[in-house]
Amino acid sequence: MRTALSIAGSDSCGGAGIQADIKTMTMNGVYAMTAVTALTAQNTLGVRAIQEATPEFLRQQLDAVFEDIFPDAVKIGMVASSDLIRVIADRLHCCKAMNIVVDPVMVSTSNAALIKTDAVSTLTEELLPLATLITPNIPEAQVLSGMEIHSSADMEKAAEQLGKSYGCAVLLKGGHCVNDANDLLYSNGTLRWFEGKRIDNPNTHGTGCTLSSAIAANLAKGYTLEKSVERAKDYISGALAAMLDLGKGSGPMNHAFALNNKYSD
Ligand SMILES: Nc1ncnc2c1ncn2[C@@H]1O[C@H](COP(=O)(O)OP(=O)(O)OP(=O)(O)O)[C@@H](O)[C@H]1O
Ligand SMILES: Cc1ncc(CO)c(N)n1
Repeated sequence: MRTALSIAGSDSCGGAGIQADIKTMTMNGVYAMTAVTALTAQNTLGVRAIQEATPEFLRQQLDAVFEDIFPDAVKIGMVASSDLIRVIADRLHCCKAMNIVVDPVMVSTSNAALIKTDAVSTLTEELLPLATLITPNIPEAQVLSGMEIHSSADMEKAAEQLGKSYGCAVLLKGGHCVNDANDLLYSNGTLRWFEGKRIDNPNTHGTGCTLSSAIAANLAKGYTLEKSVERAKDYISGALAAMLDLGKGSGPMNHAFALNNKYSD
């Protein structure tokens, strides 16, 4: 069985973070492992508290995984501070990790800051250059590129700029656009749009975590980057279209019906 590792924060309400990643990897037929960067006390309305792992404890988790069950892909989500980012970069480099998908998580759907301001430069200098793929949403791409993004043409410029700066592929997600939810992939000098109809569902807690871990799971199974993005987009669209309605705020998605027998493997 293929394996994937999620390095991310725990979400107590189960919609985002480590919990979304385990559900997604499992539903995509991949064995999920975890290294927890932080515990969050959060629900569909907001984040109440964050307790980070110590850098030493994060290192222990990573070494325990890499020395025993080598992951076929790695997904990285919430990492709030510079010291934790440095530990991850060091271990990924030393362990020769492959198929690294970095979701540069900055704020939650409920608008809480999930990274310290001074850690953004550590993320860009130490972690993004190790990535196979980064998956910023539009606000994150604006911070990383220093560009304002208002149109498809702006998305194309920003994706290309980020890909060239960090030497990785970039999936610029269009979930924050007003009209359709079209995502843009920049890879090896070419741009490709992945079109998605906007689904009229206010429950989008964890969409970014779910998309990036679905891509990692498909890379772990040996699909190309383009095929992995295509399959992950089908997964997120299915999970949103299943219209789960839980909680008082922006609720989680329905993983059980995300694929709806679309793929047999
Ligand atoms: N209403 C929607 N209908 C269809 N697809 C959507 C919708 N909202 C988001 N998506 C898709 O979900 C994926 C995640 O995109 P989004 O831009 O929401 O990420 P994010 O902001 O990082 O997520 P999060 O809210 O978890 O931080 C993308 O493929 C995007 O196109
Ligand atoms: C732990 C965690 N990671 C990521 C997100 C982004 O949605 C969140 N809300 N919580």
